[in-house]
Amino acid sequence: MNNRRLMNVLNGQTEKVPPIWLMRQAGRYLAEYRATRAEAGSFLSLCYNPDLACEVTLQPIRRFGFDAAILFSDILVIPDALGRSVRFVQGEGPQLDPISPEEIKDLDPSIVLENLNPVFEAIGKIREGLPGETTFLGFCGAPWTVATYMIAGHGTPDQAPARLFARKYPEAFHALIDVLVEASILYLVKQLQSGADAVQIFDSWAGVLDDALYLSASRDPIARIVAGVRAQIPGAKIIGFPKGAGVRLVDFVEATGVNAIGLDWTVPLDWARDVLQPKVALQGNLDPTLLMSDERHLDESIDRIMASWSNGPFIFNLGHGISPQGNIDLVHRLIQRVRSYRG
Ligand SMILES: Cc1c2[nH]c(c1CCC(=O)O)Cc1[nH]c(c(CCC(=O)O)c1C)Cc1[nH]c(c(CCC(=O)O)c1C)Cc1[nH]c(c(C)c1CCC(=O)O)C2
Repeated sequence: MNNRRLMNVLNGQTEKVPPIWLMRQAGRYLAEYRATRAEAGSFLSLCYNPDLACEVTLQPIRRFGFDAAILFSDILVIPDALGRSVRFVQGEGPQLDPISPEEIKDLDPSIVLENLNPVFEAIGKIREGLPGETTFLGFCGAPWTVATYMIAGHGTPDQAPARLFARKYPEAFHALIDVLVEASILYLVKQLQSGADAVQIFDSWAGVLDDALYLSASRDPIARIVAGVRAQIPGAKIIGFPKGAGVRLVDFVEATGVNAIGLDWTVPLDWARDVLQPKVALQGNLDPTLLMSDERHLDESIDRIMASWSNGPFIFNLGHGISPQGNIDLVHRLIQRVRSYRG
């Protein structure tokens, strides 16, 4: 057994008390994050400053004692490292120059590692600063989700610009996905070599695709990343998060071979327990709005998840990231309730 309990779960074991961490656990709901963020200036200068990125990664661990830390960075450092300069505009989210079909052939995935050196330096510092029992997670965005921002140049409600681009310029689109697969393999392997215990692949926009595009742009590229990472690091532990994948989750788990599956809050609990949990560890799936609501609704939802999932391999988490309006007292209450739950 490993004293990093989350790693036991990724090895298929059941922990009596599930390990807990929250997506976006470092962020604007924490005053100490807002202070460090102000010191850094821009969001990307925070991501690329090893000392400050280390500091914000450790903040939620100090405050809450989560079982896992997640590298403080962003999925959009990959387009940035590919030379597609990324800006984060206050209140508006990320902004990129939309990529044209002609520009895609000039992208070179082999340059990302040297541009991301500050991230690997941060990883070394974080590992040194973490308690020995805390699992350390790296991550990247899935090719499809990263491509949606590179194509539209900003977030959109349904990724219609990227879906249309895939139809108008199928060759260029798939060449872009291929570049992102290559860059992601290099990036995740180096994260694991630099001190991360396991990695998560975020496909926040997996749920907006029809069958054909889902397979070619979302599932298969993730499967190639998993295989590519394990070709260099046999047995590497990987969490997949294909948000909104719904009935495709079973096939996703089988086709990609991930060790755990992140589930959003729309996934029926007992279905996931009966159909997915025998194959793979579950991670999720509390609705993040419950951390802005009230104690009664929060408690009831925690207990329902615990009753359904805590007898098998399970990592407690949200179904998506915590909002800047997340209530810190409710986060404390959540952790306490999960750790003291007796079914
Ligand atoms: C799609 C996506 C992005 N980034 C990410 C995703 C996938 C997961 C998801 O769907 O949430 C992933 C991400 N972004 C961030 C992390 C850090 C680690 C963590 O604590 O989970 C992780 C894992 C920090 C961040 N990334 C961002 C912030 C807020 C920026 C700030 O501090 O000003 C943080 C803490 C900015 C960001 N980055 C992105 C957007 C759309 C935004 C703007 C939205 C917003 O402002 O909340 C792209």
